[in-house]
Amino acid sequence: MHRRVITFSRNVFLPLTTVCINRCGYCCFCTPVGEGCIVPPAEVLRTLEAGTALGCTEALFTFGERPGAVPGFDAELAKIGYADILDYVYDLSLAAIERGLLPHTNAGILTYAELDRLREVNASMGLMLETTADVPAHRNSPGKDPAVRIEMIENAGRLSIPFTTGLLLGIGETMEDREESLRVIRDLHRRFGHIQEVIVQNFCPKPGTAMEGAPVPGTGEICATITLAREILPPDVAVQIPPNLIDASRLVSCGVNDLGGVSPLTIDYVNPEHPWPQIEELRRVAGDAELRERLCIYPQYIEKEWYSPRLAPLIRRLAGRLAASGGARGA
Ligand SMILES: O=c1nc2n(C[C@H](O)[C@H](O)[C@H](O)CO)c3cc(O)ccc3cc-2c(=O)[nH]1
Ligand SMILES: C[C@H]1O[C@@H](n2cnc3c(N)ncnc32)[C@H](O)[C@@H]1O
Ligand code: MET
Ligand code: SF4
Repeated sequence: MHRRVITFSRNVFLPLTTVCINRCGYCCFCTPVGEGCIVPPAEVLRTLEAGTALGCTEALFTFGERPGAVPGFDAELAKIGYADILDYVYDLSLAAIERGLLPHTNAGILTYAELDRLREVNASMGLMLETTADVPAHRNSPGKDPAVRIEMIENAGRLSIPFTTGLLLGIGETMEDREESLRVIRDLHRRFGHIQEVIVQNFCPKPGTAMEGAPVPGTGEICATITLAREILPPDVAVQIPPNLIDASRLVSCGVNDLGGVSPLTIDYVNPEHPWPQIEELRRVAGDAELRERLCIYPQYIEKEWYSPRLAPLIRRLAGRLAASGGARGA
């Protein structure tokens, strides 16, 4: 019988800026404009180089949405010589590629033109749908309007960008809302074929946020959502859970087949209180399944050549390296 496979990616997390135009009720990531609100180039380069040395393959650029719309941000950005944060992430993506890491950017809402430009230097991109429901946690976050999120995921599809999206569980949505969100993602994938993975992420309360005292989703509910995701989504779409936010060993049997990006170097800046498990721990989580390292662009999109020519040599080299090491087995 074919052994089940559970995948993961080795990444460095680069939170370029914590400034954000939205105010999600669950988020502790975003901060006001001020000293240190932008990670300077030298620090990013150091992290990229250290990540390469540790065998990472992915540079995860995740940061606040439309920081340039927050008063005072552009003046801070000008200090490092940039007029737009997306110019900064573009240049750093090139730096990542030069150093052997494949960029994956999740910068919140981007326009068609912005996606088109970043596509040149990103092997995959992402945006959590979060939920199709209208929830109080998103009252002060225009970028979390489901219609706006769906439109961006459509645009990524039109541009053939291998794409990561997902649900955030426990932010005020019902089980029916989760089902609807999964159907929306499935329909997007039917139209464009670009959804490579769907993250089922559990909300973790953060002190000082509006949802500090909100109940967390239980393991049973999370498992039920994973089962639902596996039923609704076609088999070529991976279901990912973050192994630092939940005891993944109990959820693998519900149908999870990916453990996302884990880092030997950087913390999860969105959930800083939750350290990454080490690879040995992931192996325990995988149980009888084979734990296999992957790139941030999934194999079927490498085969279809859904990437810009700039990325071709690096994708070929890294895919070759993983194949030679037998995924994570020889790592
Ligand atoms: O380390 C994290 N990685 C997150 N990732 C990254 C993800 O685990 C990997 O980068 C992808 O699997 C690509 O390899 C996200 C990526 C997205 O596009 C959208 C949302 C997330 C959410 C997280 C997250 O909260 N923490
Ligand atoms: C990068 C992704 O992190 C998720 N995110 C933001 N805040 C939290 C939290 N408190 N708990 C869990 N996930 C969170 C959102 O889904 C966002 O899209
Ligand atoms: N701010 C973006 C979003 O919520 C990126 C992830 S959260 C740091 O979509
Ligand atoms: S989750 Fe993303 S969009 Fe929401 S406040 Fe945090 S950084 Fe901004």
